[in-house]
Amino acid sequence: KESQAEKFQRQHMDPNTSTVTAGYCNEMMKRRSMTVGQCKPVNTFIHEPLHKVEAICSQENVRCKNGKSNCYKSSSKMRITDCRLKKGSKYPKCDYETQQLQKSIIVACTYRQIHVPELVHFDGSV
Ligand SMILES: Nc1ncnc2c1ncn2[C@@H]1O[C@H](C(=O)NS(=O)(=O)C[C@H]2[C@@H](O)[C@H](n3ccc(=O)[nH]c3=O)O[C@@H]2CO)[C@@H](O)[C@H]1O
Repeated sequence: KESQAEKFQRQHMDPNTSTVTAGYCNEMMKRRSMTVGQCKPVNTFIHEPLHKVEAICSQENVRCKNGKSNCYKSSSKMRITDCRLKKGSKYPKCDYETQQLQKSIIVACTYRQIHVPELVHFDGSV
């Protein structure tokens, strides 16, 4: 079974892409299995190396949308791509808008081992 950390990487990490084309979200949402059973409405891909994203876990601690206190906000802007389901897009045809941005991101981290943070959830970008 996939761990939350593995799920985070599957759903949100794409360090090797620098510039995205208009079809990026339609391809990646499918390739990363977020269009099975339903079209995931919103998903952000992060185009930064994993260690840079893990470093956010020792940056500004902020409250998560769900009220938990294990969210962290990146001190610098990150290269991201927001994928948003188009209006009128009907499952199984999941048609996404692709928007490449540079924004600060908010992630949730847990420490399964002391000093080794794991990224477990994408809370949003600001
Ligand atoms: N503090 C926590 N600590 C630990 N775990 C926590 C914590 N909080 C939740 N989880 C867990 O995470 C899992 C999860 O999938 N949460 S999710 O809200 O649905 C994710 C959102 C995000 O994927 C996406 N989105 C959204 C906006 C955006 O800009 N970009 C963008 O990509 O949309 C999704 C829905 O909003 C779930 O198992 C929950 O239990």
